[in-house]
Amino acid sequence: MTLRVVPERSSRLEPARRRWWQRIPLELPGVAGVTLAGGALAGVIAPFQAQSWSLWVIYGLLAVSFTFVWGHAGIFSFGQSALFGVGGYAYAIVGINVSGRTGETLSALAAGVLVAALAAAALGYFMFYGNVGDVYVAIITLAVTLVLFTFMSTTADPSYHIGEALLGGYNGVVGVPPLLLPGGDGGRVLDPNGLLFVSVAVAAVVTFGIHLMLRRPFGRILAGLRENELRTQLLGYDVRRYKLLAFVIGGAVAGLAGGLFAAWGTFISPGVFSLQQASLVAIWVLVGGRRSLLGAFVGVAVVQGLSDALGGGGGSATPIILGAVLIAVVLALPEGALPALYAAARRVLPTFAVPRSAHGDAAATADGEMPGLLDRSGADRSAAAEGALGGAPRAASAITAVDLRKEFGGVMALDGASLNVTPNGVHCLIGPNGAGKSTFFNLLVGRYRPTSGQVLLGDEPITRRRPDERARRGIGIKLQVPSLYHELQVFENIWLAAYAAVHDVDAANTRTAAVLAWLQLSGKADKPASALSHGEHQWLEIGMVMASYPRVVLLDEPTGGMTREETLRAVTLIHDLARTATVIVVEHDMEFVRRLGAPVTMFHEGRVFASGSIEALRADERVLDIYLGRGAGNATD
Ligand SMILES: Nc1ncnc2c1ncn2[C@@H]1O[C@H](COP(=O)(O)OP(=O)(O)OP(=O)(O)O)[C@@H](O)[C@H]1O
Repeated sequence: MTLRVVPERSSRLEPARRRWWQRIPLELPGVAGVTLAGGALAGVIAPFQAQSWSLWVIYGLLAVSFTFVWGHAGIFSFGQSALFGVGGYAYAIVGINVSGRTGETLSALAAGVLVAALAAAALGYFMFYGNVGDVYVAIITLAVTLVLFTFMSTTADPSYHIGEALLGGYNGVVGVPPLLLPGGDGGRVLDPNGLLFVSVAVAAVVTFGIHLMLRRPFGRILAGLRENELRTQLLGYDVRRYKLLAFVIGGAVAGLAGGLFAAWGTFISPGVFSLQQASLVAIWVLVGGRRSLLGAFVGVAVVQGLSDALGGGGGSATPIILGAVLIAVVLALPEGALPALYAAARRVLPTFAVPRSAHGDAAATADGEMPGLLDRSGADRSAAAEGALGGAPRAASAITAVDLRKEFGGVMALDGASLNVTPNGVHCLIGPNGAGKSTFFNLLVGRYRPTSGQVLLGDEPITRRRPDERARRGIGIKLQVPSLYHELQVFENIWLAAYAAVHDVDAANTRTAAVLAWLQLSGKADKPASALSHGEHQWLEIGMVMASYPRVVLLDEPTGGMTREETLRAVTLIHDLARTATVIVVEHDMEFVRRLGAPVTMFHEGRVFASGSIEALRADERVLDIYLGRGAGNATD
């Protein structure tokens, strides 16, 4: 049976196995249906109704920005409404100053988008390049919102003006021009129905644009970032840049919503920066479903509809009832209303594609169930290995540690370890618990900065390089505890690794198919990684390292959780890896180390203690004393 790799168009991320109509995510017809219904209704409903629905659509756009930033990129921007407010104020100020001359406010709307994007860029740069933790991102964004609320509330004095626009303090900016389209004498003002039509059209275009973006490699990288930032960085992605980009895009969309909001009400006040507004955005998205773009609008409709029915938020019981609704939704439908609806639809229409993971339907790449590489023998096996290993764009590299020290608050985890591993082949590291082996690996990949000492890849010093920079130079690692994207499919896990190296969708698909075959996981390509066994998790992570065309591979206890049979297979697999990369393996299983037949270095108390063949080390009295616990039995042999 042969591997069939379907040629890809660059807009699709994986080869197809389902029919085309089965591949349409329900989300898309949903957006189209709502857009058409909204557009049609805009022409016939009463103006007061159109006015009210326009607000919901505008809020929906704000919620979409939060869905994108939080649900898809994993950044809990609690103060997303700050960017909404900034966009609204920018629209108001530019609109008041220029619309009289230009007869339009599209430029003011563009200013709202631009200023909000710039504000997001400045704030995002500080947060993401300053390595601020996730919790602090939520706190900082909320703090910025509240600071803006306080500041804008103190601008009542007429001296606070920008051009002709008075900021107005707590009362806000009045006299904001409505949405003015060019044409006619002094611009064309939209009536409420026209504004609803335009709002629906803008929301549809933006939502569809984000939907398309999420189906591109950028979207999958964001999913990786959300699921496992460390792994994403260790694959070579500059996570700071991707987070910043996502935050700026979300900021621009929030700014657009803010501009439309100011135009809708011809007014903007510091209320947009209030805690209540910030919380509402999170509630809308939680109710609708935090990964569903359409859900953002559903969440707004449910919450605002309920709020209006209870008296427009003015009734004293409204916050209590809304709070109860939120708790009920979070407990009963933790994924949100729309994903719950999709799940129900999936039961009724089992063949219809409904988004399962964040990225809809992936498909296996093999032509049916394929026998795995290690089930084969001789020429067959080496041909399949060639598929996975062949064509490596870069040669294996030496890696050198010079006198590495690492101290953790008084504990000297590494105390002057030096090691030079020459290109290609396998090298084993052994040592008792706490000898410093994992710390050594973490220093080689850049997760830790050494207290002193140097790391060289070939001849290049890389001690000051970030983990993603080292990964791009060809260092791949399988961590002691498998670091995977558990919610993403097996295919997506490998694909993200392959794409980091090749930056091309077709090449990444081909590479992924070859590596999946090599790992015997082709038949499970569309399963979430969480569905695999512990042993398969190890294979999968090794496959991710392999897929990225590494020059140096670090495997920290690769056989943990594997059966005896799997452990024997791992020997073959590691030898395959060593054909194109320098492989260093940390292991406690001495039988496995013996089968690898590689030179061994033993660590003890943070230093290199002994080197040689495993047989030579086993015959060394000092090693037996220290590591094998002579007299106390050999726990690891
Ligand atoms: N992040 C950390 N903070 C504080 N101490 C640490 C940290 N990481 C490791 N250590 C300490 O450094 C020493 C070396 O740990 P390390 O995990 O590198 O050893 P190891 O040889 O990999 O052990 P094992 O075989 O059990 O995984 C231990 O004493 C450990 O407690």
